[in-house]
Amino acid sequence: MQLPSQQVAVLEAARADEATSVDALAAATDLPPETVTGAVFELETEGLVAVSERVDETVALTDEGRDYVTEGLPEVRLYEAALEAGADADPVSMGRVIGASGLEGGAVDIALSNYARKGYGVIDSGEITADPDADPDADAEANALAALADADDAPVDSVDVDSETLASLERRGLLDRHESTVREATLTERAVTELMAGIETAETVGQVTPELLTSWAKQSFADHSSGQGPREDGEWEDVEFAEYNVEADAEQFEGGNVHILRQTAERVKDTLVGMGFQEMDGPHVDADFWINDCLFMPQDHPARTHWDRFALENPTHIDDLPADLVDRVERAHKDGVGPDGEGYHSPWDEDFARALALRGHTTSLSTRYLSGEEVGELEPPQRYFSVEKVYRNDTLDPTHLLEFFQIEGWVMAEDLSVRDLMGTFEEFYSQFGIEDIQFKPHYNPYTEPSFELFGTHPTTGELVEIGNSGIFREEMLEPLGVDCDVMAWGLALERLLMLMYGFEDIRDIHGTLCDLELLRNTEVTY
Ligand SMILES: N[C@@H](Cc1ccccc1)C(=O)O
Repeated sequence: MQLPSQQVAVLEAARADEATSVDALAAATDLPPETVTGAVFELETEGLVAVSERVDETVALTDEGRDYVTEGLPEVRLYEAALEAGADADPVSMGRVIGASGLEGGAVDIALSNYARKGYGVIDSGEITADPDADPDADAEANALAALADADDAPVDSVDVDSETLASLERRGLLDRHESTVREATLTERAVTELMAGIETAETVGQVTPELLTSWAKQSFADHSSGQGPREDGEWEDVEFAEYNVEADAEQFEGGNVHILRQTAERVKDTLVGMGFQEMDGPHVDADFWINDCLFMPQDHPARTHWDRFALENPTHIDDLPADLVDRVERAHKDGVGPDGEGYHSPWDEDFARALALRGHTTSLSTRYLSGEEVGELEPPQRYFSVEKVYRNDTLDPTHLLEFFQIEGWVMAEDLSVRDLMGTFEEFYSQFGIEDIQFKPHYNPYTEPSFELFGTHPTTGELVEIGNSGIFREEMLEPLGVDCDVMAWGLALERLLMLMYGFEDIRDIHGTLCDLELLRNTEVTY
């Protein structure tokens, strides 16, 4: 019998009286595990080995767990410091003991939350006592850490730690569990017979290499005998190729992937371009003038105070603003527009308008474009959009980030109504499979009427706010020199994603806590 060299090596390393794992075969044959797996499956097909599979659970310490192996568990360190300070006799001030323990930052909280639980003592009104009978040497978790120190993905039943302690280490984030499929091969009777008869190694090639393709098989025997001199074929002509086993397990590769947020942003852009919109572009840091004043936002509006915006320290102010426009905006703020206009009658300060900040919405791009600053005076009809980052000094929670993407847009035309606005959203969202948009009357200083948009979360069924919109007011448009209707909106890209993909926490797709599995496996549809 003839077999490829890898299969022969595996057969020689395997046994008839005992199952040998792929890893052990790989070590014995000096072949990569993937190659051994392939060979094992080939041999199984040939009836030369029997393959069995089992799922092994393995455990390994996390980085934090490993740190505690050397430094000691925080609660044990606290106990030792408490003993040292005499807390076994009388309560001692917590601050003193913590200082003496050398614990810092998060480790202090960890120590405190485990101290009493494990019976090391009592913490009460800023004082700590140490139970003289407590025994850190008998601390099950500390002993388990020591026992696991060298266990790198060791099978769970091979480690000498009870399951309850393993569970508590896992809860504390000190231990990771993994599951892996272990394949084992045992020689069949047929293999034993064949091995005794002697198996020859067939020279097979597993892969076409550039060398094989470019080499010349100059002196093949056939050429010699026919006396025709060197043949002009490559060596690949003569070799025997190994058969592919398409069922063999292969190593898993995690290739790069365009983030679903980026993919959806591109899709939103394509959709809006398809609806006849052009893209706007502009600075992330902008003057309050473009972000707020041009939107008829009073200078004492709560959203303009320091806690809601990220102000710039250097430089603090924009150099240039169009003087005429500044005058017109100031007048609108003070007196309103038109013969019956009502302004805010409050002070308007140009210096305040020049202050620079990270834009809290991309409506700053809309004011720039509508004013004629970016692409000159615009005649209706016009449609513009952007899909860009905005920045808000919010509190992080499942639906809020400090920065997110806004889908900004506006339509300029002679006559626009709320029906146009609603119809545009229905058309836009239906392209993403969202057919149940709801509208709620709202207030913005720069739109009248205004609407918030809501969609239904596909798994929780809750209403999720997905955007804000309206028809720009006269007080905003007149200073900008626009004398027709403009309807506009700002939609949250991340919220659209929530409705499309059903995740519940925005942090699943963004930032350090993001769910990599979700990002790798989410199917993107076009
Ligand atoms: N700027 C608004 C969105 C919006 C834009 C244009 C008109 C109306 C509303 C926001 O960030 O919420």
